[in-house]
Amino acid sequence: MKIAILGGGGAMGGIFGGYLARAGNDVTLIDVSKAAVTAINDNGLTIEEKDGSQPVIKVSASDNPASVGPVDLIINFVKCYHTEAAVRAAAPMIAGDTAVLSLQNGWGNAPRIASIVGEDRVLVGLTYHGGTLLAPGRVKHPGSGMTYIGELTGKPTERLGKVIDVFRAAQIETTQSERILDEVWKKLALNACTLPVAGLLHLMSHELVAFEGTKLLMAAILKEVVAVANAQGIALDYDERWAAITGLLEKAIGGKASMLQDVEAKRQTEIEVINGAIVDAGKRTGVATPVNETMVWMIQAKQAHYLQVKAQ
Ligand SMILES: NC(=O)C1=CN([C@@H]2O[C@H](COP(=O)(O)OP(=O)(O)OC[C@H]3O[C@@H](n4cnc5c(N)ncnc54)[C@H](OP(=O)(O)O)[C@@H]3O)[C@@H](O)[C@H]2O)C=CC1
Ligand SMILES: CC(C)(CO)C(=O)C(=O)O
Repeated sequence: MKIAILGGGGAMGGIFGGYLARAGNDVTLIDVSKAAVTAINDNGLTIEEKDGSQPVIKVSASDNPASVGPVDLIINFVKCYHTEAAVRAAAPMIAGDTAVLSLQNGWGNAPRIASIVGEDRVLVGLTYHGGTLLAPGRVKHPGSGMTYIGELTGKPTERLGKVIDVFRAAQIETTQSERILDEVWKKLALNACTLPVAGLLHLMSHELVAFEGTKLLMAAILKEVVAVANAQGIALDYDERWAAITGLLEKAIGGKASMLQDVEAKRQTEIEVINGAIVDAGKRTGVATPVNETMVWMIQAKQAHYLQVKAQ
């Protein structure tokens, strides 16, 4: 399959692009980072795996979508606030039956992409893999997990089946979902609990379950997320999510939450589409979300401070 990965020079784009290229697909990693594009084209992409292996994968990278031409599948792995720019710039790669799949975190990715390419092209997904960008052309892959993909309509289609086959053949464990937006909420619950707490306290993922204070804070965030989801008719169960979240964190040795990576790199975070989305949905449904709102205020203040210092 001919595949382009937007944000392919980053942590997750690199891991997925690398796996798909190694399986024999025609993959191009599209990225605005010239350092990443040059490093990958010159030296290949290195993935530091959890078992200590460090495969170097030969894969093309480019900052020029026009040079790639039409593809079968575009996978969007830029930060959510870069989606519009990245998808607009991807226009030369979209023709015929090209599908655009978001595997990003957060709420609102599908409508953001659909507003540019049209709803018919959009596939929705999410992944429980974790990644850290170490240097241009070098990513760490400390955590593997399930990837879910579905059509917005919920109906299985031939193109969805093909994408899932390609992912599975690339050793990316994938589940086809007929209720993909429920799966998005399940992942959103994990991210709302873990990302701001890691970003504020500078804790590695497994450390989030090592302290009573962080467990109490994450439990309070999760209670609100479940209440907001249930008020919208989304089936989210507190006990199931708590067990899944704490189980994942206990195993995530060496994992660094993407929001902590953003804070350390003094980059804009995705707080608005994570805890901010919970606060917005709470307002729409009349559910109070004071703990999630506090997370938004604190991350926004921290981010405003470092961006201000960086600009001086
Ligand atoms: N890291 C993780 O463990 C996980 C992350 N996710 C989600 O995946 C998405 C990507 O995260 P992650 O891989 O960590 O992010 P990274 O910051 O590591 O990678 C994003 C890449 O996109 C590049 N980029 C920015 N703007 C554009 C553009 N217009 N066109 C093409 N490339 C662009 C960035 O370049 P530059 O740095 O120069 O801006 C960067 O190289 C996020 O939504 C995140 O929440 C999901 C699961 C796990
Ligand atoms: C890897 C994981 C699940 C950790 O919270 C994540 O989604 C992220 O860091 O953005």
